[in-house]
Amino acid sequence: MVAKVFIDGEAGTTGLQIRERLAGRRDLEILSIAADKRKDEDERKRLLNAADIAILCLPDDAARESVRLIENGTTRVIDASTAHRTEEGWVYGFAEMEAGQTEAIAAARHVTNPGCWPQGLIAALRPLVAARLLPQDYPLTYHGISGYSGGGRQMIEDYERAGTAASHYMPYALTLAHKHLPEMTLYGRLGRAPLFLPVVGDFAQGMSTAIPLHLDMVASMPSGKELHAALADHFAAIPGGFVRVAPYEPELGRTATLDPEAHNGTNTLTLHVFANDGAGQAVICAVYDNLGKGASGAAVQNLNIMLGVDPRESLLA
Ligand SMILES: NC(=O)C1=CN([C@@H]2O[C@H](COP(=O)(O)OP(=O)(O)OC[C@H]3O[C@@H](n4cnc5c(N)ncnc54)[C@H](OP(=O)(O)O)[C@@H]3O)[C@@H](O)[C@H]2O)C=CC1
Ligand SMILES: CC(=O)N[C@@H](CCC(=O)OP(=O)(O)O)C(=O)O
Repeated sequence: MVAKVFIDGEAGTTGLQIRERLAGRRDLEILSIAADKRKDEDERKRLLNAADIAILCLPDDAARESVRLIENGTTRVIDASTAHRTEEGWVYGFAEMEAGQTEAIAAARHVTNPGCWPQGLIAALRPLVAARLLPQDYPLTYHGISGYSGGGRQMIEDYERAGTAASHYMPYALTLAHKHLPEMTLYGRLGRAPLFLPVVGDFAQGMSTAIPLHLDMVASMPSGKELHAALADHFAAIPGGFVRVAPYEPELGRTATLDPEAHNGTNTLTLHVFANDGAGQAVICAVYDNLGKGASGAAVQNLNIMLGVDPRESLLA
């Protein structure tokens, strides 16, 4: 059967990258909206209701509106926005998050794609909390740098406008109330929200994040090797996933593989564990493409899972 897919917001940053990845798929019919009707409610409604699966690549309010416009009771939805991330009835589209999540996505009508920043944190922490290597109420700090495409069309234009002096390193969300905090707390299984310090850099695409840990403040004081083993075991048990755990090489201490652009164009997310056991300190880093695993790649992975085809179809690992 050929599945009909409508990408609402197909002309935006995330939508365009999904289209690119799906080009040439013979198991899909892409329902495309005419350029002059992109924001026409009636036309969007028609296409949303004609689709088997709608992928929403829209600002939050428009994504909520798209869901309201679906009246047929059958169109399945993958929402790339933040609108439904913590909403009841929506399945969180992070297949590698835990055993059984792929099956939950496969069976779902409403799937919410994970946020770009939350994925690095959830991948690193949820398995450690589940293995009781970290307490739920550990006072976490989460830091990272993202390419400017993370801010969508507007930020891309701001950075690429000729003659603009773009900041090399721009901390933001300094209200300490970033929209991703509820999602990180819920799916990270955390008892308190992390203190989140995101930075945007003057490169287009890719991200690198870090979670520093004072292990000497944890009663059981796990070693770096134990943290690494728990993560490696967790992701090894999830078949068909894109999350990798780099070998434990604490003596390296520095590595070019933390380059935020290292995984651009792929759907890979790599976790790295570094530790100084004598000092009781560790840091867990994640590297991935904000437009790959962070957005469009994850949406295609979820689409594949919902259609029951190989999760790797159309994606580079
Ligand atoms: N960029 C990223 O790295 C990531 C983005 N996301 C999320 O994905 C969603 C899309 O983001 P992104 O692609 O970056 O954003 P863009 O701004 O690049 O694209 C959004 C698209 O939606 C269109 N749009 C806006 N309002 C409406 C409407 N009412 N009806 C139809 N189309 C509309 C915009 O048109 P116009 O430009 O003309 O207003 C634009 O083409 C957002 O919710 C974002 O938070 C998620 C993870 C990562
Ligand atoms: C650099 C930059 O501005 N990044 C965006 C991430 C936006 C995004 O992708 O958010 P969702 O994943 O929830 O849609 C931000 O921090 O708001």
